[in-house]
Amino acid sequence: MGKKKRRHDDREEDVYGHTAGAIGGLAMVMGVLFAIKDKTGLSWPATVILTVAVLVALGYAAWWVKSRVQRMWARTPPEASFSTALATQEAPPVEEEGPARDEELTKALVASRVIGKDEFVRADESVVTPLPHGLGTRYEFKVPAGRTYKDVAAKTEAVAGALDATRMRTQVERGELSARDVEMTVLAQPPFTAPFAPPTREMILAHDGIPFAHSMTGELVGMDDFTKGAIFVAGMTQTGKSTLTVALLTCAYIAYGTELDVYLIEGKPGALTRFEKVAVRYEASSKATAFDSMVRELLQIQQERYEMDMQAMRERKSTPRHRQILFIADEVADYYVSDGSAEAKKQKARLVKNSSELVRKGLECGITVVMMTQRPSDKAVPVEVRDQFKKRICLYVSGKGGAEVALGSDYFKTESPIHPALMDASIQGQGVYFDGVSSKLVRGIRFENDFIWQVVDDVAARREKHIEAAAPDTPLRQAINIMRARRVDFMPTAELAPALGITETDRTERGKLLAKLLGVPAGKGAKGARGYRLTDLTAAERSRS
Ligand SMILES: Nc1ncnc2c1ncn2[C@@H]1O[C@H](COP(=O)(O)OP(=O)(O)OP(=O)(O)O)[C@@H](O)[C@H]1O
Repeated sequence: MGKKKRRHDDREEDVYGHTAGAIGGLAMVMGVLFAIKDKTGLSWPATVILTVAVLVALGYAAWWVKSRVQRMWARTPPEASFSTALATQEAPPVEEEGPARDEELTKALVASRVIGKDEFVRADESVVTPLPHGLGTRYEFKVPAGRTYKDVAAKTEAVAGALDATRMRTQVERGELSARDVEMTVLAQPPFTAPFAPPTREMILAHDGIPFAHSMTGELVGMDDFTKGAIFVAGMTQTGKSTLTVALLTCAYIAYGTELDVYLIEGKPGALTRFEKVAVRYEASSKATAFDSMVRELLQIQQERYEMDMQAMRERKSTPRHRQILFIADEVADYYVSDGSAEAKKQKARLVKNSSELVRKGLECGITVVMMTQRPSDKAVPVEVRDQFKKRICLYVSGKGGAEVALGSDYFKTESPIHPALMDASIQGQGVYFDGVSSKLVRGIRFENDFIWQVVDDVAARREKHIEAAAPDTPLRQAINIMRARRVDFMPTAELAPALGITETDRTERGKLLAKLLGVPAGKGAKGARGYRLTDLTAAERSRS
């Protein structure tokens, strides 16, 4: 209340002040006009007009002087100032504009929390290409600085969802240039909806490595070479393990020709029988002893190759080139069963030790092992053996446990894992190929039987030509063939000598004759009988060749 009254009094005082000022100003103007009129002797209207004209002229002169002085101070030519003035009037306000953004990718990566809201994918750093035959889309782009392709790979499922796709239809890989470069494939349909034609011989030879499958975009997928890792193939029954392994073997024969030595074992005559004709050794047996015998033969070769390498090193020669050996064992779980007896336990322990050593060390000297199982359960194939495999292929399995046995217990902690149970079980041959670092969805190549026969016959013919050119079978080779045909690891002298045409009946003389013929001293068998071990004979043959 008090404040309002004070404001009212202030306003009244202002009005009195302004009125007094105006009366004072008017009196001064009238005084000046009287003085001018008096001095000039003009009439009142002429005095007023003259005064206004003089004031306007003075105002203009003051403006002119002021602008001249300003220009001189600015030291700019009048033209420049003029054009600058024009430019200032015409140019739109200059804003700091960043590079254009790829809206689709930015939206998807922000939504899936791969990048922050203030980050984006640059349009000039992304290329989006449709895949042939309407298969889908390939995105090649750079993630913002500070991020890598791994950030995208780790959230593949979320990114797929943001792009309206599924995890199984999406694949994220590292681009070629840097860790910031991403190659992402998003299929329009579920993977392998339509089959891919198997490659021709020329395509296999042109491929950099040994192919065994197609990627989800139809490219060939394979091993760089056999020195890079043994392969463990697992999947439930009838999912396509044998088909994929047969593809690997077929392509390996095409790539290596007669320079490949193959050892095959399967529980009963099956998919691998096709290669019996060209294999160094083929067994159709589910007995642990058959598997053990093959493993020991290969370990022996491994040992000899080590020694050859060491000798070369001592003599300062380059490391010898060894022939590539491929050992394929189907349904290996059968070979690790034990009836619980002390003897069986001992045999299993030895087999586990030997086979894991073969998988682990074989690669260094040209022996690559491929093991298959349709029982990806924790106990079926011992973990000591499984752990030695760097490359894994898991065809359809129904649960996470099976996938962890097939692909490794830490598989789901790796970069962008694919859950094999999400695969469409009705599309046989589909699998997850894990190379120890990243995963890929693949489908095993299914070659027609005619194509496989051709490859086998071609290798056999070339080998025969080679053998014809070489010397005929030596007694040593004949002895090896006899033992392999009889599927024995040891043969007493009493049996081997007559098989090689020695008719001498005196034990000592017969022993001497056989040792001379073979060029290998006899040893003792498990039951104390004198005779020859298959591994000793094969070692002797290799050392002579
Ligand atoms: N890539 C593929 N394309 C088309 N058919 C396939 C493919 N892979 C496998 N198949 C088919 O699936 C069936 C089972 O394949 P395969 O014998 O290879 O399976 P498996 O896992 O080895 O079986 P098992 O464990 O019973 O021995 C076969 O009829 C085979 O022709």
